[in-house]
Amino acid sequence: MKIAILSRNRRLYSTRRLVEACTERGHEVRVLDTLKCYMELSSHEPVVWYKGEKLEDFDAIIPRIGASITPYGLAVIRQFEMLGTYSLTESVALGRSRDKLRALQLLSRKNVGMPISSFAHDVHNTKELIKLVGGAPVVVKLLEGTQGRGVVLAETAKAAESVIDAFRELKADFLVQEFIKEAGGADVRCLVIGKKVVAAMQRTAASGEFRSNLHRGGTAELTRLTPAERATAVKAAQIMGLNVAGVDILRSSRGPLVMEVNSSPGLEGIETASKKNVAAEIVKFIEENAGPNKNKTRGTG
Ligand SMILES: Nc1ncnc2c1ncn2[C@@H]1O[C@H](COP(=O)(O)OP(=O)(O)OP(=O)(O)O)[C@@H](O)[C@H]1O
Ligand SMILES: [Mg+2]
Ligand SMILES: [Mg+2]
Repeated sequence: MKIAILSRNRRLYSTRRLVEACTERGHEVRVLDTLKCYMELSSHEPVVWYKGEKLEDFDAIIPRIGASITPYGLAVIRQFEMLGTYSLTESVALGRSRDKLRALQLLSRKNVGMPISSFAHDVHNTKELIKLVGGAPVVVKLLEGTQGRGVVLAETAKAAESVIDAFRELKADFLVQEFIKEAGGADVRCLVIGKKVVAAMQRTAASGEFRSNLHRGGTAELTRLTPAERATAVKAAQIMGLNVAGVDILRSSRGPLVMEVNSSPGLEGIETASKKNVAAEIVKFIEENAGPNKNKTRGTG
């Protein structure tokens, strides 16, 4: 097959591993810088251009879209979908998962366990937002944050009010969430491909920290998933419509709670912790599922 990886940087671990896996499995692979793709729209045929070349004969694309370029990345994927090119991550699925409020709404509709969350625009709702999630301690999260930045644990209602007011002052979008204390500063990353969890790791926060992000000094180790955790991870990925997803779960006293569903999950941490060849599993999934017009949504919706 002829496969394109949409990635801004071919030196990134995940991009390199996907190139290796494609090559090892006998495919022709190219890395395309998402921001260097440009598009032509007319009534008869959509075109994706790249440095003066028409991109028309790829069997599949693997989008690896960073959060900072989500809107443009979505447009590029959609354009490929309009050509009938198979996209491992469909534009609609990527859009759902990148919008954290929309993602939580979709999960809640299908009864997936999640930390109780609240959000509001109006400044007069601060106390109510805290009360809705069960009162302090609460976690306040910037919707735009990554790598644990903009995630604050407020131990008291007073502290929570101050943080919320500060975020409002900065005109930042945020949500308020019930703090899952019994997770003990750990969460579980489940790497889902199709209907299976192919690898999982537990991430534990550094001492004195509640955020388990590896970027915040957290450590990763192998973990054994319960059947309920597996089922929850797969269900969350399917609700988003993602063929490949990194589902983050908190282990709570009322069972697994989904914190978020990542649509371009990094491979380095999970391959290292699990010693699994996740990149090869991704390519195998493409071999089994790609085909002209095989995307479910074809860029609509
Ligand atoms: N409601 C919560 N209860 C307990 N711990 C939480 C809660 N929300 C987040 N955490 C901890 O904080 C960490 C960071 O939170 P989260 O994953 O929501 O933000 P982020 O990592 O900055 O966002 P992203 O993963 O999109 O980059 C989590 O990995 C988890 O360890
Ligand atoms: Mg996270
Ligand atoms: Mg994330």
